[in-house]
Formats: sequence, C-alpha cells, structure tokens
Amino acid sequence: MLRGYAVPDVRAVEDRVRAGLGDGELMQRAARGLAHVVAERARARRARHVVVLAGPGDNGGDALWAAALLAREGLLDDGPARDGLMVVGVAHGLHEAGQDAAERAGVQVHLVDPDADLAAEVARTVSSADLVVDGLLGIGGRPGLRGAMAQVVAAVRETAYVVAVDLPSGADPAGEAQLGTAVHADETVTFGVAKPVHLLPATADAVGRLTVVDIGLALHVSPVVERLQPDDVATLWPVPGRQDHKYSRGVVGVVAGSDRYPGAAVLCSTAALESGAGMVRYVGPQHATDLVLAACPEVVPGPGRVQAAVVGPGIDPQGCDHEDCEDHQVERVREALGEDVPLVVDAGAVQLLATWLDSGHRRPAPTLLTPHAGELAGLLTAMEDGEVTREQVEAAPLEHARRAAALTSCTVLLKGATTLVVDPDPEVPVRAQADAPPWLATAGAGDVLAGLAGVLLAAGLEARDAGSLAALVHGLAAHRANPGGPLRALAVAHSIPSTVAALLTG
Ligand SMILES: NC(=O)C1=CN([C@@H]2O[C@H](COP(=O)(O)OP(=O)(O)OC[C@H]3O[C@@H](n4cnc5c(N)ncnc54)[C@H](OP(=O)(O)O)[C@@H]3O)[C@@H](O)[C@H]2O)[C@@H](O)CC1
Ligand SMILES: [K+]
Repeated sequence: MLRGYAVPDVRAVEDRVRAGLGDGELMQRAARGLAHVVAERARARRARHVVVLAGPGDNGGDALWAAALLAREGLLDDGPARDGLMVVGVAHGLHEAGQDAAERAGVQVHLVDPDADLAAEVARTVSSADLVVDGLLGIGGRPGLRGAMAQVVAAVRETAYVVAVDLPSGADPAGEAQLGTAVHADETVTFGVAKPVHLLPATADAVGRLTVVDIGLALHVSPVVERLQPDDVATLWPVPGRQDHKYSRGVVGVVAGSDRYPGAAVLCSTAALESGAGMVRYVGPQHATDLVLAACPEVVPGPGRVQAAVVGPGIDPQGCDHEDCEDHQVERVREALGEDVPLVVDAGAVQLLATWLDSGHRRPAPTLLTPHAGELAGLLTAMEDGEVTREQVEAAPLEHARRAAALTSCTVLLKGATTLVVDPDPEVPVRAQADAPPWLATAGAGDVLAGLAGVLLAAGLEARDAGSLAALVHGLAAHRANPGGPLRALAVAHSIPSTVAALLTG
C-alpha cells in the first residue's frame, strides 16, 4: 500500500530526524537518491543535455546538491559529457551550500531574476535539454507558477524527460487545488514518503511515475491518503478455504437492468460471477432475466437471502413511463435500501437513495455508493440547498465526495481517472486508485465495477476495502483484457478471473 502523509506531519518528522543528524545530512540523502535516478534515466535515454532548474528553497537545494554529485562523481560520464549539465536558478538567491557545491564541482549556474522576463538565451538553453530536473518548488510551494518560473517551464521541450524533485512545481502539495500553471513531470522522485499531491486527482496527473527514495524517515501518524497496490490483492482478496461452500462464500443479489437497459443486468451479473461470487441471485423484469440466464446459466433468478446486493445499474430512477409496465425495478431498489443487507448503490439507485435518505430513512448496513461525477452532483443537489453541477464535482472531486459521504453516512466511491473512496468518518484515510487505462471510459464499465464490488461486500470486506480493491482489480483487468487498445465492458468482466489468479499466485 502506498501511503500519503499530510505535509505538516512530514515536516514534523523531517525536523525531528534532521535534529539527530549532522548538518545537511537529510538533504544529502535526498540529493544522492535523486542524482542516482537522474543518472539512470539519462543513461537509458542517452540524454545529451541535462538542465537542472533550482528554486529559492530547499527543493532547489536538493536539485543543486544532486547536480554537484552528478558532476563530482562522474555519474553522467557514460551519457552526456560534464559540460552537458547546467543549472538554471530562478530566485533572488539559491540554497547557498548547494550552489557552492555545484559550482565547485564545475557546474555552470545561471541565475535568473524571478520577476523579470526570461532572456532568450536562457530559454534556448532550457529548450535544448533532453532531460530536465525540476527543483523549483517543493512542499513549501504555493499552487501555480508565475513570472520567470512559468516561462522557464514553458521553454522545456515537449519531448524532454522531466524529473520533478519531491513534487511537480506549481502543484498544490496538499493535492486539493486544481492544477494551474505547473510542471507536468514524467517522473517524480520524492523523499521518505508520498504526499497527497502524488495521489489525489487534482494533482496526480502531473506526477508521472512515482519513485520514493528512502531517507530514513519513519512516520507514526495516520496517512491522509492511501493507494492499494497490486501486491495488496493477495492480502485482501477473499480466497475460499477447503470448508467453504457457496453460501459461506457469499451470495450476491443483483437488482439491475430494466426493459430499457437490459444489458446492465447481464454485465453486472457476469462481473459478479467472474469475481467469484458463491452464488448470484438476479431480480429484474422478464426480458432482462432471460438475457441474464442466456449469458450466465449459473445465476439463480428471483429474490432470496443474500449477503450483499448491488442495486441500480441500468435502472432509471424515474421508473418506467408506459402504463402497462411490468418493470418494478424502482420499487425493488427502495425495498433493498430498507433491508439490513450490505449494498452497492450504483447509477439510478444513487438518486433513489438521496430521496429515500432525505425523507428521514437511514441505511442500517454497510453501503458503498458508486456514482460518477454527474450522479454525485445529482445526489448533492437532492440533499443540499442549491444546485451542484457535474463541472463543480469534476473541479473539486475530493471535497464533493467528502460532502456526500458526510451527508449520507455511506462510503462514497467517486469514479474518475483517479477514483476516490471516501469513508464518512473524515479521520479515515481516503483511498485514491488510478489503475484504469483511459480505454476503460466505456459504456457498461460501471456495471462491471458494481458487480465486482458487490462480491467483495458479500464476502465480508468493509465498504472502503471493497470499493478500492474493486477499483484496483477492475483497472488491472482492463489492462489485461487488451493491453494498450480498445475495450468493451464485457471483455473486462471476462478478464477478472485470470487477473485475480495472477495477482494471488504472484
Ligand atoms: N524538510 C526537510 O528536512 C527536507 C526537505 N527536503 C526538500 O525541501 C523541500 C521543502 O523546502 P522548503 O521548505 O524550503 O520549500 P520549497 O518548496 O523549496 O520553496 C519555498 C520557497 O519558495 C517560495 N515560493 C513558494 N511558492 C511559490 C510560488 N508559487 N512561486 C514562487 N515562489 C514560491 C517561498 O517563498 P515565500 O513563501 O517565502 O514567499 C520560499 O522561498 C522539500 O520539498 C524537499 O525537496 C529534502 O531535502 C529532504 C529533507
Ligand atoms: K519540484
């Protein structure tokens, strides 16, 4: 599991560790780790020109010391020549010891006035680099870049490999403010532990590959963000024992599909079966039932006892609009909401839950809501004063997911490029999963995710684990279904068994 700690907690532990070490030792460790990553990437990419950008604080200090080490220890000698390495400092003054060390090692340091326009010659130097080290701002940075900092970043060539020091400069270290002008890194080398900026949706896209360098920090506080990794699957996935039978493994109810959207019933039920449900009971209109049974003969039609249920995929919360309609899915969802059974509440059921809660009801059992941004906006509009739009949710996903979790007392899984899983207790770390290829943005993918999560709830996982594990496996199954190419939701469902097997058997 990757854990992201709040910046004040990181600073506190850094201060403590630094006090017990020699002067500058912690920065030396950071710089050494950074220099080795840079040397490795420069070698692999046959970089000829490496430009190190340094800002006014200790982030610049790390970058300057790394430049000194690269030059002094000849780490770039089988790649770019020593004179292919250069520092551009954007500040009124740089980290003194770092600048001194870089210059003593023979590295040229160009100092740029942060408030003046960037000289054309400096812009040319920066744009000639095929590897750029971004040490402008770290955890002391305020979001956004202005003046010469913005200009120097704009001068970086599109094809250059950008290694950010600690975090991409200009990104909010807390990972909450939307990205404005900021570095978009190919790789970020951070020190000791990850921070929220690396994991949360507002900023994670600017981070690229994340490399954590050990500098001897041990944090004994709770992280604020967590990300499950593939090797967590073996710990969390419910693996049956020899004494297990279909009921002990967990029966999943599926209330999904309608006369209008029968396919959702097939996708959700298929995903539940492929994820290893002990049994799937499907409840829905006749046509959808026929399709489900044709695709999945293992499914048992009709109501019955279940350990968890998925409600909502393919169900219109307004119900059916023709008179002799036999589609009673909306009533079935409402019934399920009142039962003491763990639920995945997806798609149309999110809106139904909002009105049901608003009329004074409370869910007695664990509940995982799985909205996309538009559905979350609908839920908040129904439960708060004033309209909330999809755009507002997309601009501040964590804030809105937190609000929804607090209002509903349910766990909220907000789907997106980075999927968030937020517990109603604000002290519980948020899970942030970014495992899915963009190809997974396709109709029916949500129905598959809901089926997968339902199986995990039925096996007894708590809602936050079920949601984040489902998001992880869903993303990995998508990669496996067709690496690097188009996907359909059913193919993702069918690749769940081999994905899980590969993760469980290493
Ligand atoms: N702590 C440790 O033990 C270790 C820390 N380490 C390293 O230190 C880094 C943190 O260093 P840091 O605290 O000096 O902050 P950093 O981000 O370099 O810059 C602050 C300066 O930038 C300025 N400034 C801010 N925003 C701005 C903006 N938008 N545009 C322009 N300027 C802006 C700000 O100005 P001010 O706020 O004073 O006006 C101030 O002058 C950390 O990320 C890691 O890399 C490692 O060595 C491991 C050990
Ligand atoms: K940086």
